[in-house]
Amino acid sequence: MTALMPGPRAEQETSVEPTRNGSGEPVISLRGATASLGARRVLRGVDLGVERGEVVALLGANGSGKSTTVRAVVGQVPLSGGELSLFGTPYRRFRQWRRIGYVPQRTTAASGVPATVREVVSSGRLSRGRLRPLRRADRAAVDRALELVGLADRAKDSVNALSGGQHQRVLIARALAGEPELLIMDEPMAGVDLAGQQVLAGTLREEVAEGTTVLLVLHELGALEPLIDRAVVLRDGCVVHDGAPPPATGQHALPGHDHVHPHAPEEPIRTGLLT
Ligand SMILES: Nc1ncnc2c1ncn2[C@@H]1O[C@H](COP(=O)(O)OP(=O)(O)OP(=O)(O)O)[C@@H](O)[C@H]1O
Repeated sequence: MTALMPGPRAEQETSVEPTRNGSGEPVISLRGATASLGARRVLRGVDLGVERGEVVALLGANGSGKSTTVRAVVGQVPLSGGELSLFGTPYRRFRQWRRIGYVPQRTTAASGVPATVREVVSSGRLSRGRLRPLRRADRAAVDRALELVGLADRAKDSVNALSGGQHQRVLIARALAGEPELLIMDEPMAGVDLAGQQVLAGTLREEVAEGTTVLLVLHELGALEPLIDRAVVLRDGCVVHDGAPPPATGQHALPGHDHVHPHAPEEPIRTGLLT
């Protein structure tokens, strides 16, 4: 992992737009959130607060509402009740989406359109302004993001030529290219091999050291465990734990911990995290 260059961040600090949550307000404040998908009540009163600079893991069994919670935070699932504020601003008035980087669950970077790794990662700069040629700061941020996820040497390759784990890294790089203050990632380690997980853990460590706030949906703390400040565990759309990360007790730890990893449906993984 190369050392971080101060360039893009330093330039961002001089921006006239607010780039930091200096108000002391939580970066995310979700209170009593309820939401339904179709006829199903998926969130049933979720409270989730994330302070500036925190790294919070959202845990829980399959179907407990983790993805729905983060999709609600990024405005993709409307709340039927409760309150959401981002950077101290009520959701209905929040417009500064460039402050948030979101990596959704299980998508690919390929769109059927021929695009290179670099082009997809560069699209992460779009949230920062109107469509315009990339400037020096944009190119530097894209270079840095590619470097951080270990794909600088694949920058000119077509995304259609990448493996699943590499797609995931491209999508993470796309989010990082926007230099978000809040990074939300839904199962970032899914489908990524051990070496790739170590690269991503290093990436996150660098981001956290720079003050980025992070919300992660995870099934296993794994390589990220040392970075996690707090864990919020969901069960049936309700928070059942909010505090220290539960101890990981191995793959065959406790009875009743019935998480099945969505990417390996044949092989149930008992995480020991999902009490
Ligand atoms: N489009 C939809 N319509 C109806 N129900 C849905 C829809 N999408 C998800 N659900 C249901 O909402 C519940 C919560 O789903 P969600 O994806 O938030 O869970 P999760 O905790 O992220 O699960 P996983 O660990 O499997 O990713 C599940 O019971 C799921 O079946």
